[in-house]
Amino acid sequence: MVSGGIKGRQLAGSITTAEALPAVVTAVGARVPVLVDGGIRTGEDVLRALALGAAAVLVGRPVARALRTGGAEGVRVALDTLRAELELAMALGGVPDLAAATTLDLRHATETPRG
Ligand SMILES: Cc1cc2nc3c(=O)[nH]c(=O)nc-3n(C[C@H](O)[C@H](O)[C@H](O)COP(=O)(O)O)c2cc1C
Repeated sequence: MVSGGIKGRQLAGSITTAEALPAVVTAVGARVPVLVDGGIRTGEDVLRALALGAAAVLVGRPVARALRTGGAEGVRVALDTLRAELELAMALGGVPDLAAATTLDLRHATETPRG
């Protein structure tokens, strides 16, 4: 039987990917591109990960949920929404392109749970 606080491979209360990311980026430097996998829910989450030094992000459950509820069209809408949110976050942050994301200091924000 699965108890309340356990979801998949991670315990509730573990640090978030955004919290873990800076130390990982510092440890590997430029030798390894760091991909963030877990907890990306909004375009702002994407920008935050890039600002903290990630090379890219991966998205799991939001895409799976969109597929379940809306099929292929649902996935398209979900990805379009993520892109629109990212573009809005870039505009709000004054970031002209993704390469400039590391100029942002978003360390103190928390990930935004959605769905
Ligand atoms: C239903 C489900 C099954 C998964 N199965 C595996 C698995 O077998 N092995 C694995 O390494 N990760 C597995 N994952 C984790 C995903 O590959 C991915 O790391 C995770 O969903 C990303 O986090 P996010 O869902 O918050 O975007 C699974 C995730 C879900 C939602």
